[in-house]
Amino acid sequence: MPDTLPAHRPALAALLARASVPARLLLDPGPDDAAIDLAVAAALRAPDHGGLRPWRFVVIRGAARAALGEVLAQSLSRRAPDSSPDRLAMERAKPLRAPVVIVAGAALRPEHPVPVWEQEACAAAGVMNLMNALDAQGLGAIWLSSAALRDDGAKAALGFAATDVLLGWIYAGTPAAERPRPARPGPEAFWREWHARGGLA
Ligand SMILES: Cc1cc2nc3c(=O)[nH]c(=O)nc-3n(C[C@H](O)[C@H](O)[C@H](O)COP(=O)(O)O)c2cc1C
Repeated sequence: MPDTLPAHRPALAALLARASVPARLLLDPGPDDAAIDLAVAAALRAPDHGGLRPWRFVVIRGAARAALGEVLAQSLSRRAPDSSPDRLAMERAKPLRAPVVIVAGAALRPEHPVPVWEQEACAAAGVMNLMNALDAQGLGAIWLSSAALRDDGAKAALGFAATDVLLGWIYAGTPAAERPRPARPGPEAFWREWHARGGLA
């Protein structure tokens, strides 16, 4: 489908071609400050009911990735004290798979009239905008999750507030040449038009 798009619609072509890049295929260089600024600026374009601005991103790169690995291993030890040394080492090594890990969080206001699910939807829409903006800059990313996202100790270690939730680990870097771009189903099965039966009374 992207091949048939008119050349004057590059933003749409980029949206239609986006695909995640597996962490092992995310290489140096990772996004620099300017690329991250643009991606976060795109995140802030997500629809925001109530203007609550829930987006919170924490960028982890270089040696700090090893420290994140330690946070993940400690989280696993808390949740599963019987974890083997090999399993803990695997957890510790996870952030080293890509040059940059962006922790995507959401600052929630449970007391606010806007339902919490809408606040989370706004934050998640921001994450998708961030990923599309990385993609549009020739970078690659993948949204990963793990039980550590729901661990208060890990959340605090990363500097998030108790009322924040963590939505995902966004691994980012330069895509390897062999990055996959799997085909998608056609859109027809995913939308329909509704008509009132017999007209409106
Ligand atoms: C909230 C969220 C969490 C995800 N967590 C994981 C994960 O932990 N592991 C994984 O392999 N894929 C995970 N995915 C899926 C990948 O991000 C990605 O969508 C998938 O590999 C398919 O690639 P695609 O984005 O090109 O369709 C998650 C996606 C979302 C939206």
